[in-house]
Amino acid sequence: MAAIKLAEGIYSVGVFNPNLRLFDIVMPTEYGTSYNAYLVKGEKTALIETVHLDFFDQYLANIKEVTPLEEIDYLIMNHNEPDHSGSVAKLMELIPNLKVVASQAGSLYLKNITNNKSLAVTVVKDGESIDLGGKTLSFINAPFLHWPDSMFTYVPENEALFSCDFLGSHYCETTMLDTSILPRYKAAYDSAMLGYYTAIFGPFKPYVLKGLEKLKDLSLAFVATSHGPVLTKEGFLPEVMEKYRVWSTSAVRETKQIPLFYCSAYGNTAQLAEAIASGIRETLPDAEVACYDLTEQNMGEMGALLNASDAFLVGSPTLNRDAVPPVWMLLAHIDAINIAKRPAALFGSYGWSGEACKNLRARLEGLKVNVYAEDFRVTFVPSEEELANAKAFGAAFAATLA
Ligand SMILES: Cc1cc2nc3c(=O)[nH]c(=O)nc-3n(C[C@H](O)[C@H](O)[C@H](O)COP(=O)(O)O)c2cc1C
Repeated sequence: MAAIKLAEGIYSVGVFNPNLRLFDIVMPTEYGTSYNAYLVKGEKTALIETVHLDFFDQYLANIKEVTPLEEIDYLIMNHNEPDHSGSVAKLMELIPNLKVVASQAGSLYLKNITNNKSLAVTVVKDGESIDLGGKTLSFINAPFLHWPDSMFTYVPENEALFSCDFLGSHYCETTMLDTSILPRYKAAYDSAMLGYYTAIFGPFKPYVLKGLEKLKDLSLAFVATSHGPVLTKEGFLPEVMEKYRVWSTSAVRETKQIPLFYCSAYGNTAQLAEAIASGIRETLPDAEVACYDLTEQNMGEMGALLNASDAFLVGSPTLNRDAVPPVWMLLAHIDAINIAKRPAALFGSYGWSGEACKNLRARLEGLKVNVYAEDFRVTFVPSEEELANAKAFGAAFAATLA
């Protein structure tokens, strides 16, 4: 890859990784990715972000196509996740006088990322700017988009916004321009962009809306993100911003959603689930109450249902002194950032020691979920009386939600 001129005095100097199939251990990247970095040249020169350390040599070669290293004055770090900050220490060995610029939180993270406690970082606040001579770098705080340190950098002379991960995508487009994406690849881009939004910004919806609000009055010719193609005014930019707005605005729901998730080897916990559900339905007839056997379901979809619920219940038999793996897998999908105070209840059948509910409770309480005081447990096969009690348990739990 080579450097790409995006506008007068603005160059892309990042690198492509088209073969990446899994990002940060957890995110599938069907269309690869790019680690974007940019160079802004006025009388002085600023680099915007570095790249993943594995790609340092290519990054350096790209920069040198545009400018000699010794002419770079600033390194702007909009966000310090390792895929953007991984090469800071190495770059500073080559440019010792480089002025590193970050938010207050970013300045602290950078010291630990570079393991250089005396690293001098120029801290910029919301609304402050740096004059490069012919180009201005204006800084906009954008906390939790998607780390506490995040900020945007705006260059008014080009109406260019450097938004770091905001509006980005894991989609390797080697021209760096959204306008080069052929119509037949648009669906692929859309799915990559949605996947990226869901994984990175889904937990931070109120902050997404605040971020969009801050951009509302800016003239934007293009937004240079840190992954995927640059979004242009005539390309996908208006559409992607609108999608972020829609996806981040909570739908007003008429009915409560109360899913019950369970596993059951011999049908005992399953019977409890149905009985508890009938008790909930009796108390809250308008609520959407459905039982999901986790062994038959897509775990990602189950996690999404749980995260969108008004309250939820989890049932597991005890096998070998614990809840069973699919139930733990469900809890691994919890949106830990937004789940606090959500009402939940636990149930399950067991044979002799019955640890499942206790262990699940520990996990949920650790996430600050509001777990109903009692668990509903039976030994082995539930009797008619126990099923009636399960129904009453459901009704009592539902009464706390009314
Ligand atoms: C492999 C296996 C291990 C078990 N281990 C425990 C255990 O450690 N403690 C316990 O209380 N019950 C244990 N049980 C008993 C089950 O919890 C009990 O059969 C329960 O009713 C199963 O509920 P289900 O039909 O919903 O799966 C075990 C059962 C199996 C099959």
